[in-house]
Amino acid sequence: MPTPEPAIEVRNLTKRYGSHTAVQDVSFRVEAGETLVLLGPSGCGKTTLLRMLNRLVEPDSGVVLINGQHVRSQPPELLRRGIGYVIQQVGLLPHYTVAENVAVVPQLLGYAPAIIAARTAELLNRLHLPPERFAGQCPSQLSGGQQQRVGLARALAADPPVVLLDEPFGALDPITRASIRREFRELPELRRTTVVLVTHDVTEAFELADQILLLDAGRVQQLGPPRELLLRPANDFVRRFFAAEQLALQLRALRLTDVLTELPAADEKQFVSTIESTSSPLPPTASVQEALEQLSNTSTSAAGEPTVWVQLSESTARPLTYATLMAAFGRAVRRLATEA
Ligand SMILES: Nc1ncnc2c1ncn2[C@@H]1O[C@H](COP(=O)(O)OP(=O)(O)OP(=O)(O)O)[C@@H](O)[C@H]1O
Repeated sequence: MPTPEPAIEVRNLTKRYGSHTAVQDVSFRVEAGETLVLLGPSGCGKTTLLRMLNRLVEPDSGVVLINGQHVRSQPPELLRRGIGYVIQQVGLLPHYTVAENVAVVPQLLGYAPAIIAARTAELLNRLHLPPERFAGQCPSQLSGGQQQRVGLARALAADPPVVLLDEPFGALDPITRASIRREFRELPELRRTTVVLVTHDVTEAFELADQILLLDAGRVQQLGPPRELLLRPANDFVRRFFAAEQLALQLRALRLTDVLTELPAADEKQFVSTIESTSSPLPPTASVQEALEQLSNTSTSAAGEPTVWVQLSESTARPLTYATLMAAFGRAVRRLATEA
């Protein structure tokens, strides 16, 4: 069967500024509906790479295809109407209301006013900006976090198949940042939208990425799913990049399915019917981090130790304590790091 066409394909992109090479021979593919995160230290070329996708920067060599079409085959303005774009500075039009800002691209594309109004209201509601309060306000009346939400709504308003985000949550405090990130991740639009996102925040990358492209000095250091970079770093740079947050990232990256196989064989009698278990069982797709969070909120059981339950089948669940979970987690990390 032929593989489906990737939503974005980049081949051998290079960009130089004078004698400095900002991006060197970078290639990648992003499948439709996937999120690729461009990650790396300041000045490594993330923004330059992103801006070559919508022709805000023209490469010295290499090609970019979006849905199989060379981006150079379209005038930049037309190309950009079909690609959502969000930057850290938001860039809302100051004299337009929130609703007018969100409607900019749908209007350029000639959507009917009633459709634009409905779509604007839908997106503002979803991003927790009730239109009855916010639609008529100007950007200067909004907080930084609210402006970022309007920026996201604007980028998604015309339902573009591809959205590019450059540090979209960058200017926010950590709590607002985490909550907008959660809202963004849960937007139903994202399931059908292909996203390329620039960040230097490792946690953000792990929360949002299907694939991470880690850059250093304009070159790709590793490209793959987050857990692959974490568990099987391609070189010392990759290893060092994640070293400070290694454990926290592993706890988020590993699922209970990864650790279940590492648990000691158990007497079936220890399993209970899910109906009997005290708290709601975790699905096996839950992360180890989620299990730890539930454990820390669980009161001591009759057996004397906090226990959470992981669902094994429709009718059975297995108990996990801190000790069994962490021992199995340690073994799973070692196994995954050595698996081919
Ligand atoms: N217009 C330009 N003219 C000259 N040099 C540039 C230009 N734009 C970027 N550069 C240089 O190219 C390199 C990559 O810049 P880029 O903005 O892509 O990095 P970045 O990874 O996005 O950095 P940051 O995380 O700090 O935003 C840097 O050394 C930068 O100084």
